[in-house]
Amino acid sequence: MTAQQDPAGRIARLQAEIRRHDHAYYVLDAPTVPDAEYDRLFRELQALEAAHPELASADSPTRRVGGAALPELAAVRHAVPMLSIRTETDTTTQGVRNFDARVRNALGLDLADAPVEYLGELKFDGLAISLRYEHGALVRAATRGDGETGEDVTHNVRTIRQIPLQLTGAAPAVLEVRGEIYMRRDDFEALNARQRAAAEKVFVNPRNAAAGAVRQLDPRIAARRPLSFFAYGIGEHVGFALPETQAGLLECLAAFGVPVCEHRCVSAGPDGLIAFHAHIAALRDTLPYDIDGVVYKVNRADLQRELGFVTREPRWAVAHKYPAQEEITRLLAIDVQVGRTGALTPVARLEPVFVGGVTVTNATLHNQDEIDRKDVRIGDWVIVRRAGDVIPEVVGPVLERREGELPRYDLLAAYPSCPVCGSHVVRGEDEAVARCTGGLFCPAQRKQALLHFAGRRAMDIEGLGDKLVDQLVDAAIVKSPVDLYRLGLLALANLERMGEKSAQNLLAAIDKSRNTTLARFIFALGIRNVGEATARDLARHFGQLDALLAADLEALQQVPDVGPVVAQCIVDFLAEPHNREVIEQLRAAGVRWEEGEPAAPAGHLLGKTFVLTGTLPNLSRDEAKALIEAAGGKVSGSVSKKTDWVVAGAEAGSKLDKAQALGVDIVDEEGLRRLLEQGQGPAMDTGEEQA
Ligand SMILES: NC(=O)c1ccc[n+]([C@@H]2O[C@H](COP(=O)([O-])OP(=O)(O)OC[C@H]3O[C@@H](n4cnc5c(N)ncnc54)[C@H](O)[C@@H]3O)[C@@H](O)[C@H]2O)c1
Ligand SMILES: [Zn+2]
Repeated sequence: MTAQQDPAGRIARLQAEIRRHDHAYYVLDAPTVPDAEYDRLFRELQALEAAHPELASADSPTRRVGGAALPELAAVRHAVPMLSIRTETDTTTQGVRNFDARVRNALGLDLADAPVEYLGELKFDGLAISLRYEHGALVRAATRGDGETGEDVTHNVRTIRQIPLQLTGAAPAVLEVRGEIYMRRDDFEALNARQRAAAEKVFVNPRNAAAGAVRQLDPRIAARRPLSFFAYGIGEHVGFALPETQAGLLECLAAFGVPVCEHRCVSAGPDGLIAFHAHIAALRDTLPYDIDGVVYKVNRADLQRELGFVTREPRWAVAHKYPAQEEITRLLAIDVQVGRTGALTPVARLEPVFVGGVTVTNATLHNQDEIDRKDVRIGDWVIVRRAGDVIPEVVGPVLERREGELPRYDLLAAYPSCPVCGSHVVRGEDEAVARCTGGLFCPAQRKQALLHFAGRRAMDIEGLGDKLVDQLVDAAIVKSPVDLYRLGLLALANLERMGEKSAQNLLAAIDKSRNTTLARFIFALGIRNVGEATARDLARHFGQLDALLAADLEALQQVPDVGPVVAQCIVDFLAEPHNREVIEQLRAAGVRWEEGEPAAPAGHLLGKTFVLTGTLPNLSRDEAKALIEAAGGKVSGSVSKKTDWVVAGAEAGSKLDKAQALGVDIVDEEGLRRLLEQGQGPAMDTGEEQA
């Protein structure tokens, strides 16, 4: 049945749903739908109740402020209630005029009277707080709660540096400062980055992160959450000379040393407010914190008193909102973008949705871990957030709207090969990111690969920098490094800012780079995790490129300093036929070096694997490692059955436990020295073949 056929039923369902959302939002600080969706339900209920006054119950959520208090926090009764603010539903400029008309009407003014003076302020998206100062000292901080009774959160609020524990100047006997605790967007991003790194819960938006922090039981947790504060009003006061206007009140609060936002405007009549709304709209993305609108207030305190309030909101103030920064929409598919370094970033393809002032069709999902953590699945209804200049993001699914069973998303299964170049995609064991392995070949990585290839420490092609690479790639003159060696004057002649002289210089530099070393060549390939030093080790160890090309995981790990992760990266790179092709083409194009003899296997500990753990009495980690490698041994980061010895020092941790569990031999520094000395003749105990 529709709302028209059964308004009572619809009202009951809306009330129940809104109560559920109120609980999630106000009590748990974990809303399950975006504010915009909540506001739609709320407005529908308001309209139905207005049309059917006989059905509007006194306990409807439309008549109440906020939510219940947490029982773990002590209750604080507000001597002056903390109210909500009416939201102007007409978001055109007409809304402002309607407000002005209501105010003038209530004050009994007519056209002949002077315009009413208003103050425009920002509507901060945080959590309302009442700070009680007695003789200048902060004695209590309380949340709004249901408006009459809030929660005592003094222990947490004391940890917020922006909130003074002591007011400056001559303070009144009692002054309750009211305002908003919020979290800056950059602080929020940093907090979430820390949470992600620690594999802990990620917050959906700054408001909920701030509210959750303030309503913590443990002040140490609150202290680690970066919170900020703006004052915008007062509650109870004793011995305080009340300023005549709202603007004067803000100045007075600022003089007490309390943070007050600089963005505000005084306007005679509504016109200035309309301009203020537009001005702040243009500024909104650049503000360091979230706002959901602006607030217009009657400026004169005596007129505010005269106007008073209705149920849950003052008659002298109204909120004029901006487009929501969070909206709900459908996740249609997940595409991937391949970045300059080959990283595959999953991107949500969305049913177009208007959010943060623009229509959004794509939003980032970061990586597979993030998708798992949020449990986002294709077909879900999701919350999309676009705030400030940050790229739109999928905050999470609206689980209560999931229809039936949807399969979990698996990026590697969806993209076994790169959507740009078709090379295979791998994801390292401890890595969040999946990558295309077609480094030399992949168009998405082309510019990066070429720049690296031409770099001073690689092929050292003088003059081939950022801008030129951009030009060459954009004009499709150069696709892979091989194309560099096929360049002629003709191709370069069409490039902007490229005279004949510089073209000749470039060609000469490219030609010169043909004569190189194996180490430079290996480094130039841009294999992930193969830096200059590793390239040198590889060149020294294998001596010849073909030996490197033929090496398997095991053989690669014989190279000093090459562990399983680096070895795997090399194997992945060489397993991609596209990369091998480019290497062959480069050789065919005349890139050459002097091939050497493979380094003779050396040292009596050849093929032996060590793991170091704890602090040794005399040797540093690096020293111990160097000694082991000099004797032909290898040092690995983790203990496995293949480990020959674990060298344990003081405060050895889980590696020692694991060694014991696997029955791996354990030695101390002294034992290590004995092992190292075994190869050196006379001092040995089992030295027969040495003789
Ligand atoms: N997503 C959900 O499930 C859910 C549930 C409940 C409520 N909500 C959201 O909460 C809001 C409604 O709650 P509300 O009753 O607190 O109203 P409100 O947040 O829209 O307005 C009142 C509040 O505005 C704040 N404020 C910010 N700047 C101010 C200023 N300059 N002057 C005065 N006050 C200022 C104060 O904290 C005040 O309590 C809506 O935005 C709604 O979408 C969302
Ligand atoms: Zn690719």
